[in-house]
Amino acid sequence: MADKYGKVFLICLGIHRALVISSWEVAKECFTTNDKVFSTRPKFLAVKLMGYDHFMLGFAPYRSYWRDVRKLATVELLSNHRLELLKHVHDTETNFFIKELYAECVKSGGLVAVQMKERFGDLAMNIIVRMIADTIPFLGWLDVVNGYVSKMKKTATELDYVLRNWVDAHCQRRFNQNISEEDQDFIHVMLSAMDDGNISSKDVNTVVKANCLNLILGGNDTTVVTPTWALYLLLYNHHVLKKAQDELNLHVGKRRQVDESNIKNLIYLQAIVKETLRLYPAAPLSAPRESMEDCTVAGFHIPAGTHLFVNLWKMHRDPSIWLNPLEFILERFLNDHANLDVRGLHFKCLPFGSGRRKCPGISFALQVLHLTLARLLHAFELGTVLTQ
Ligand code: HEM
Repeated sequence: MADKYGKVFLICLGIHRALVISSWEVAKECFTTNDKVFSTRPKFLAVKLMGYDHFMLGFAPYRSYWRDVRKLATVELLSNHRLELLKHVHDTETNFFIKELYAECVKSGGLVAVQMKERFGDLAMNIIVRMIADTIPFLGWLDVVNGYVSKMKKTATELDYVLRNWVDAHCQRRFNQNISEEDQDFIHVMLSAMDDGNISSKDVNTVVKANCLNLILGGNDTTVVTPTWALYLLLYNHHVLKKAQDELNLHVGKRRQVDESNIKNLIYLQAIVKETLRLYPAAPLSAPRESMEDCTVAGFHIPAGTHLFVNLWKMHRDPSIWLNPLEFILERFLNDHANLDVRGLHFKCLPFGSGRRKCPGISFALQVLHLTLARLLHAFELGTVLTQ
């Protein structure tokens, strides 16, 4: 559609107007001049039913509740300082995800996730499924007749069962003042913030469960999909794979395992991750935003209530910015775009979004992506596996 209608166009999704942009200049305008205007998210029936009625940080309306939880997430949960403190909960065998969340998710929530996938497809995992009620509200009864509403309610009950057990167990240990170092995880931090009155909501259980769920959903698929694409690209580009392994052997050697302190020296590996995020951003349309008041974008009048989609896929493949945009050429991040940072300030490459609602998990995600890929390439001869 971007090829046909251009880098900025409006479409109608049922009763909603949606602005679709695929130009970095326009993205810059949206996330600087108009950032505050586009700081809320549209509401979805799926999030209402399965996401604690928009209590999840990622879907909360732009109000004081969102600001409090966002601050908690960036300062307390996902900051470099906190990640350092939470190192003890990294599973050293998989060093893949926060142990408490991930292990529990695989054990019990994983089942729910599989069910959600089966019922609603991959998009359900990002809980941005658009039901008929979201686009044409007066036909919302069709969602009921088709059985989607009852299926979503069932999934919500199952998810809630898992999350409630975690929170109850933490509350019990806090009540007994029996908190070991191992227990000082995300749930513990959130419960402490609620005790200190740092969140403008009194509903402790809902806040903690909703945001626990959000961190699992926001951080799980994204950090699995990206290394998968990186591997795919490396297996089709053996010379790059070989160079990455040479870099690892040079800076880490063959007798030690890669650790966090090595990553800063692995410049080639960092460029592989950037190029993967450029070609295959985990959220190709970013996450939808909604304008809170009238504004002007690229000279067009945009009324309040317009949804905004940033077509990262198209933007990241713009031939006027990227030479041979469809090719995996990580050297671009060592030469022409060497200073390009993917954290949301360089608008030509925005895999984590930008502005005040950009991804709060960037540091955590990059840490996980670099370490996972580095350990995989260091420990396995992937080329040999393929040719056998
Ligand atoms: C490869 C990894 C990841 C990618 C590519 C990614 C990408 C994104 C994008 C594009 C957005 C929308 C930003 C916007 O609206 O401008 C977002 C939002 C979000 N992400 Fe991530 N993400 C990743 C990992 C994570 C991780 C590890 C976590 C947490 C553990 C996380 C939690 C969130 C949350 C809570 C939001 C919503 C923020 C808000 O609405 O205020 N993400 N992410």
